[in-house]
Amino acid sequence: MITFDNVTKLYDRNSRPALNSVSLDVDRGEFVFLVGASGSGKSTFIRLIMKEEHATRGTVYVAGANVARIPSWRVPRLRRGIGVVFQDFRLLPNKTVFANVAFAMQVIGRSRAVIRDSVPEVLKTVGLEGKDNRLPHELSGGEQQRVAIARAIVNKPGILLADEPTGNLDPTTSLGIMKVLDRINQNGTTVVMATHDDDIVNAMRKRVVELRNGKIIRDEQEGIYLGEPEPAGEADNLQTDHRESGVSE
Ligand SMILES: Nc1ncnc2c1ncn2[C@@H]1O[C@H](COP(=O)(O)OP(=O)(O)OP(=O)(O)O)[C@@H](O)[C@H]1O
Repeated sequence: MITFDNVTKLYDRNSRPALNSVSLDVDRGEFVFLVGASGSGKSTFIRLIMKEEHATRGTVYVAGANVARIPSWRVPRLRRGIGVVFQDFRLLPNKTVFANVAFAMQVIGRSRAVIRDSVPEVLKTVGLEGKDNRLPHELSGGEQQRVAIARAIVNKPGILLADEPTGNLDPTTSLGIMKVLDRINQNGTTVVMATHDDDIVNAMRKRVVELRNGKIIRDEQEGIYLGEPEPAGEADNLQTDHRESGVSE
């Protein structure tokens, strides 16, 4: 469903690559956690799938198509096949729950009758029955994220990309969101979720692909994530402190 073939991404010529010779296959129907510290390349990976950024070297394939070869007039079609969810929900603040989800269907020209049928159905899938007429600020964070997920899946994309979708939520609410994403995956949607939340990853036991400094350092089925290594600078400081205290004793 998604293939990265030796993909390198440089944002500018002189800096370290955001992705460095990354090769990876994600099959249709898989659930993959993309984990790694801040700056390891997770968002870049997601942006390349959406064709929001271009690979400097190598090839990205989505649903069999080389995204570099997709002409700009066809990019909307690529993106229609991909739902996306972000950490900050990105809802339209003045529109109701129903209208936020309906909007995603209106922009692709769905009829009012289809929208009237589909929106309640998808709100049920994400556990928001009866909240159709609320405005985003009348919802909890977890509920707002459910609206964002409903909007992302209402057009039945083959792929759902989630970039730190639980980043603003407490642990219990996060697990509720994970159950929703799991259910969507069980219904056949391929899910790629970028996160550095080790508790969430370890609770789900899915495939785990770990990035460090733009390289894949681990790819495990039913994997776990032990979190981020201590930054080298801090470790050095600790050591220095230790030595200093030794000297003064
Ligand atoms: N638009 C950009 N221009 C220049 N450099 C960028 C840009 N976007 C990301 N980078 C750099 O690319 C590297 C990877 O960033 P990326 O956002 O993909 O990491 P990430 O793992 O998603 O991090 P986070 O968890 O903080 O979102 C970082 O060094 C970052 O500074």
